[in-house]
Amino acid sequence: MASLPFETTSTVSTIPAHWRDFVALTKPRVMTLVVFTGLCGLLAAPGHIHPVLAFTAILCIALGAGAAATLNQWYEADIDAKMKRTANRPLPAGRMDRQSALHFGVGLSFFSVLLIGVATNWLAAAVLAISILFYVFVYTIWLKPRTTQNIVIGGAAGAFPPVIGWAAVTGDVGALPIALFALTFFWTPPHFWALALFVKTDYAAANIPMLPVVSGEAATRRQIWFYTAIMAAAAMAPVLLRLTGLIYGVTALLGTALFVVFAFQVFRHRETDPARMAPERRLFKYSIFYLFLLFGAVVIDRWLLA
Ligand code: HEM
Ligand SMILES: CC(C)=CCC/C(C)=C/CC/C(C)=C/COP(=O)(O)OP(=O)(O)O
Repeated sequence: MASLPFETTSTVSTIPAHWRDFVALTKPRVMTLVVFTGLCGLLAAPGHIHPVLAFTAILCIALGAGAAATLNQWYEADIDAKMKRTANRPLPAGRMDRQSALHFGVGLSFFSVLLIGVATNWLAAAVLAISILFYVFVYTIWLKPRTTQNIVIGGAAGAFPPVIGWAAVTGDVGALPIALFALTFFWTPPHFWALALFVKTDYAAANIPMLPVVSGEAATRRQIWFYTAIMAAAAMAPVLLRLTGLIYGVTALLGTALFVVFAFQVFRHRETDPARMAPERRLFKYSIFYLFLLFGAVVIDRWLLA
């Protein structure tokens, strides 16, 4: 369990934070895909939005996701200090004090939600607020330290951006953004657990009950396979519901077939040494390419059909 946030602030509050560390707190690399899914939700939506307002909406999704990532690291500084992968982040490395991170995260949260509300509509603002609150309170504070299903339920936060992008244009939520939410939601477990298999020792050292640590590697490989099957159905749903056409259909079919092959290789793999987990690394890397691919195909498909 993370220590109380105010425990360390008074002793280190004089650390001068560099702007690069504020950028690092927003997890910019993860954000690229979050922003891309939000952008695709916006571009796939029917109706018109002024390009400046569209840009503002996407900027707000980026800032909101960055705010959530910042608050996650503010809460988990002591946990991050125990993991090799995260020990060099601005807070555990001691390059920034927790109060600065807290102010930055809370400020950015309010700013992004208010700006998207003023620039587009209050439904988009409400969904952005829900995603931030979900990631910080439901995932980070409540579920992550308690259950192996933390990323399944908590992963919902990361599935909202296409809904936000769509709502920014239409002021509404339709069947396609719900299908894209489902795709991202069921994509998250194979995405994360593939990585968790080869960084298992990190999570064990930090006492986080991630699935491979608590239930073992075989159970994790089974669950990856199980969620991949549901994700495959979610990926084909837009085609079956006639929300998208041939371009998305063919891309989703081929892209998902490869995902299924890689997930099956992970399911069959019996390796316990993280250094020799090539199929797991491959599935993790491919999962990122896959989501870019399918979301891009949705937009191209809808534009060509329009
Ligand atoms: C609860 C849900 C999720 C968890 C626990 C999770 C966890 C992780 C972790 C631990 C990494 C390794 C890189 C790092 O240290 O930050 C990572 C990488 C990544 N994640 Fe996720 N992720 C989740 C959901 C998502 C979502 C929803 C997206 C985007 C839609 C996403 C996009 C990415 C990308 C693009 C990378 C690669 C970043 C890089 O190149 O360094 N993740 N994820
Ligand atoms: C619009 C909006 C608010 C979007 C949120 C997007 C979102 C929830 C992305 C999740 C991405 C991510 C890297 C989770 C890491 O989990 P972790 O923090 O447990 O990973 P760690 O072990 O690297 O700290």
